[in-house]
Amino acid sequence: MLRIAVPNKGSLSTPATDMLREAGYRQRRDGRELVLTDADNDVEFFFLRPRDVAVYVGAGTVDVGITGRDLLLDSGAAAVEHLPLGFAGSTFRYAAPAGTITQVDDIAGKRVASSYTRLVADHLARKGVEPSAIVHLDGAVESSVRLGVADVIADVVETGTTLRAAGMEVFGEPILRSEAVMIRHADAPEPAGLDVLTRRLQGVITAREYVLLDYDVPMELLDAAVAVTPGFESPTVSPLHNGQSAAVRSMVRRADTNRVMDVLYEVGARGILVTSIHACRL
Ligand SMILES: Nc1ncnc2c1ncn2[C@@H]1O[C@H](COP(=O)(O)OP(=O)(O)OP(=O)(O)O)[C@@H](O)[C@H]1O
Ligand SMILES: O=P(O)(O)OC[C@H]1O[C@H](OP(=O)(O)OP(=O)(O)O)[C@H](O)[C@@H]1O
Ligand SMILES: [Mg+2]
Repeated sequence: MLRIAVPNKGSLSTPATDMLREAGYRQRRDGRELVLTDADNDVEFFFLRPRDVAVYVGAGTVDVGITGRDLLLDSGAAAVEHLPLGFAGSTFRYAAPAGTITQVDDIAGKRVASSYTRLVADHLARKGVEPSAIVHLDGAVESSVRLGVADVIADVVETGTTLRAAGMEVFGEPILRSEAVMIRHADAPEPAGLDVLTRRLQGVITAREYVLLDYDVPMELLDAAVAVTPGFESPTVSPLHNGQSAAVRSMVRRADTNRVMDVLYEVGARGILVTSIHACRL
C-alpha cells in the first residue's frame, strides 16, 4: 500500500486535498483525522505538518508526500522533487524597511530573520555574503526588524500585502520560486503504485491547465487554422457534411484561450467552442 503524506494545515492543506480528491482518492472530511486508508486505490494518507512532510519522506517511513519546494529545500531531508503540482505558488525573498538595505551584498554583517534558515544560509553562502546572524523565527517574521531582533528578513511573498503593511520592500532577485510539489525519497527505488498516482495527478494538472477548443473552418484555411492550434500531438480534423469545411478539435492552454479564439476568428474559423476538461490521461 502506497503511503502518502499530506499537509494537515496551512496554505497547502486544502488545495492538496482538493487535488487528491479530483484524482479519485478518498479524502478526510474531518480536519482532525490523522490517517485515512483508501483501500479501493491501495493507498494510505497521513496528515502531517507541512514542514514535517519532507522529514518523513526522507526517513523513508512514508513513500511520497506533498509539500512546498521551499519547505523541501529548507528541510535538508533526503528527499527530492518528483512532480510540481501547480498550486501554492510563491517567491522567497529578502526584504527590509523601505530605503534601508537594497542589495544582497549589503546583508554582510547584518542580522537576517527567517522561518527558512537553511534556505537563507545556503543562499548567502552561494553568494559569498556573511551575515552576523541568522535568526530563526516561527512566523510573523515581518515584525522582527521593528522589534529589534533583525535588520533584514527573508520570507514567503505571495501578493506582497503583508510586506507593504509592515513598511518593508523586497530587494535582490528572488531566492527561490516555490510551488507545491510531490516529493519522494532521494535514493529509494520507486515505490509500487507511484506510477499510477503520478499519472492521476498529471491528469488533474493537465485538465486544469488546458481546455478543448472546437471550431469549423473552410478547407482552404485549414492549414492556417491548425497552425494556431497545434495541440499536443496533432489536432483531430473531421470533414463536415458540406464537403467544404472541416471541424477541428484541439487542446489549448486555458490562459491562452481568448487570444487563440481571436486569432482563429481572424483566420476565418467560426463556431468556436471552448469546453473544460474534466479528467484526462495523456
Ligand atoms: N501566502 C502564503 N503564505 C504562506 N505560505 C504560502 C503562501 N502562498 C504559498 N505558500 C506556500 O505554503 C507553504 C507554507 O505552508 P505552511 O502551512 O507552512 O505555512 P502557512 O500557510 O503560512 O501556514 P501557518 O503559518 O498558518 O502555519 C510554503 O511552501 C509556501 O511557499
Ligand atoms: O505576500 P502575501 O500574500 O502577503 O503572503 C505572504 C505572507 O503570508 C505568510 O504569513 P502567514 O499569514 O502564514 O503568517 P506567519 O508569518 O505567522 O506564518 C508569509 O509568511 C508571509 O508573511
Ligand atoms: Mg505562515
